[in-house]
Amino acid sequence: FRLAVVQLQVSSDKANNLSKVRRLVKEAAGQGSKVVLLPECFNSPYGTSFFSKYAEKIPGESTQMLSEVAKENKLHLVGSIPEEDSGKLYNTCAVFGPEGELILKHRKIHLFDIDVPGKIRFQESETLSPGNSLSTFDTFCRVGVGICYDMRFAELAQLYNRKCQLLVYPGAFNMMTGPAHWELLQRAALDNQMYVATASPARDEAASYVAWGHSTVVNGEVIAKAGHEESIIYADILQYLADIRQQIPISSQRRDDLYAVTAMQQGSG
Ligand SMILES: NC(=O)CC(=O)C(=O)O
Repeated sequence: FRLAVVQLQVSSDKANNLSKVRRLVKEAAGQGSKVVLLPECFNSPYGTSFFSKYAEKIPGESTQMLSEVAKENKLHLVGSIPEEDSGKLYNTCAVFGPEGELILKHRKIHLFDIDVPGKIRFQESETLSPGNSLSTFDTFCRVGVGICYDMRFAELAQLYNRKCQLLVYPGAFNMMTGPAHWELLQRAALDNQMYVATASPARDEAASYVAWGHSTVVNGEVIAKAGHEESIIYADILQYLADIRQQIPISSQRRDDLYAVTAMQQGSG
């Protein structure tokens, strides 16, 4: 099936962000896409000072739009927004199905708290609360969902690997961590024999947080990659997995007697 990744130029104008999503998802559907991935916080500039202003309940304006667009174009649509629920804020990825139904909410499990002196300090935990669940959904294959910093935790990918063929991460790495780690982390999925798709906002040099861009789809090799400007990339996926999982059968060769990665709880939310 065809996967599309929309590298949206997110601005401070929420209505404009939403109307561009409508247009670009329609364009992706016209190219035969059945699953469309949007960037982290597609309705809002990425930054702790913006989350409370742009946060919405789910359902709310932005996710209502996602539901309509998924239904109009008969596809699965995945994208994250700042979510408000019971007085707390989350970075939440919503997944809608082809009937416009909300399939799951994944709240970012690992909050992006880093402090690299002289380079970047970012503390999502100053405003956001973490999610506590793993999230998967079924379309043409089983898909595991993470958000940006979640990608750095290999244990999560390893757990998803047991039942998923594709991992999707709306993300927004920056001008320091992007060149250093963005592609490397995705290509490390070769070890997990999965497809990995990441969707970044397009780069805005004037933003307080400058996103790296370079939305990517990998299966170990990079099979589709954006530059830093607004664009849509496409990938036709899956046969590779059947081949590689048979040729290099690491899942049946694991030494479960020596080590284990174990989920303490499962489910979406
Ligand atoms: N934005 C993030 O959550 C993570 C990130 O930018 C990084 O890990 O680098």
